[in-house]
Amino acid sequence: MTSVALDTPFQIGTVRVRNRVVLAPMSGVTDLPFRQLAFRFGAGLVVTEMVASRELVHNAAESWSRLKGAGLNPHMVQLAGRDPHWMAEAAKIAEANGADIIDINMGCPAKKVIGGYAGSALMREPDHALSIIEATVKAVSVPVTVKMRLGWDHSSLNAPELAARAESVGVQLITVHGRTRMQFYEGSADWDAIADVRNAITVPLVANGDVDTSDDATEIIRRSGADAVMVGRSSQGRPWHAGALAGAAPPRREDLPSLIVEHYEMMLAHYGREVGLRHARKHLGWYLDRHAPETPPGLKAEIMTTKDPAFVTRAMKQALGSTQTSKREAA
Ligand SMILES: Cc1cc2nc3c(=O)[nH]c(=O)nc-3n(C[C@H](O)[C@H](O)[C@H](O)COP(=O)(O)O)c2cc1C
Repeated sequence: MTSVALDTPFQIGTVRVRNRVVLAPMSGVTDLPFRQLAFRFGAGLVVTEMVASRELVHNAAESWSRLKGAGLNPHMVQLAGRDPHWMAEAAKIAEANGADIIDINMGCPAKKVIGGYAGSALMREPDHALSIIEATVKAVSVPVTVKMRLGWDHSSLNAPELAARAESVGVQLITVHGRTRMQFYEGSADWDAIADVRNAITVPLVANGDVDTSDDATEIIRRSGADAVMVGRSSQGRPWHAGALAGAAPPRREDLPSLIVEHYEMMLAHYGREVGLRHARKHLGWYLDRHAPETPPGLKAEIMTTKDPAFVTRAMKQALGSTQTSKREAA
């Protein structure tokens, strides 16, 4: 299989994507501030956290907050749900509010999502999944894409068949996470199995699962024959990582303290102070784990739990400035 260069553009229908590294949708992580930073540092494409379709139509504040995409071009919104009507209505709302691409979640293994028979549960009901996809495609004029796993379990690896059927009703890109639903996040992603989807479709394919380094990114593309790579967990604590994999310069080590404080302030502004403090905790923890692992546990706990933004700003700058890892590359 021939491989593509990650720093070259590609098309999703009429939408141009500037390179081939995509930041994965991650609920609780890829909110607007995180996506804005990832895009600023060179990610080709960023995707919202999944937006519950029915809740969006019924005006749930959290769904509307997840829909935001200021400054992102293209702006890709992921919808979840099991009812074709609500999915179509939600897709119309997303398009009217600036979405350039609508992605359908058929990969999430979480019980909360599959309990409502959405996410990866839809892979067990391909006919129903198709009716959701068709309704969504018909509802909007922007490209519709689908993100799925290899199948429900190893006895039902139906991603190639579902992807081909999705393409036949107008889907313009497929993303595959190389695990089954029953694997959750266990074991390792099967990059070779994604190639079976490559052989079943002609629209662009994005390969996903366990990509950390540049070598991983090159290898998943080579083994799967995909057009682009999607990275999720390896971006935690470094929103610039997708861009770096695509060849953009990561921030310099000496710029990290002010960048991280900027991210913190963006979160407080996006959510409001009280909710923002709560959302910021995990990011602060990831930053410290990755870039200042020598931080004393007591100070880390204090940074993550204090309600005083001024203290966080001071303490983060101090922890990142004085760490032993200062010789390490930020990326
Ligand atoms: C915290 C977390 C939240 C996630 N939320 C979503 C989501 O909202 N929609 C979705 O399609 N996948 C979601 N995923 C799955 C990721 O998009 C991705 O498929 C998975 O993490 C594998 O890629 P990785 O190994 O690069 O992390 C989530 C994963 C994590 C770890």
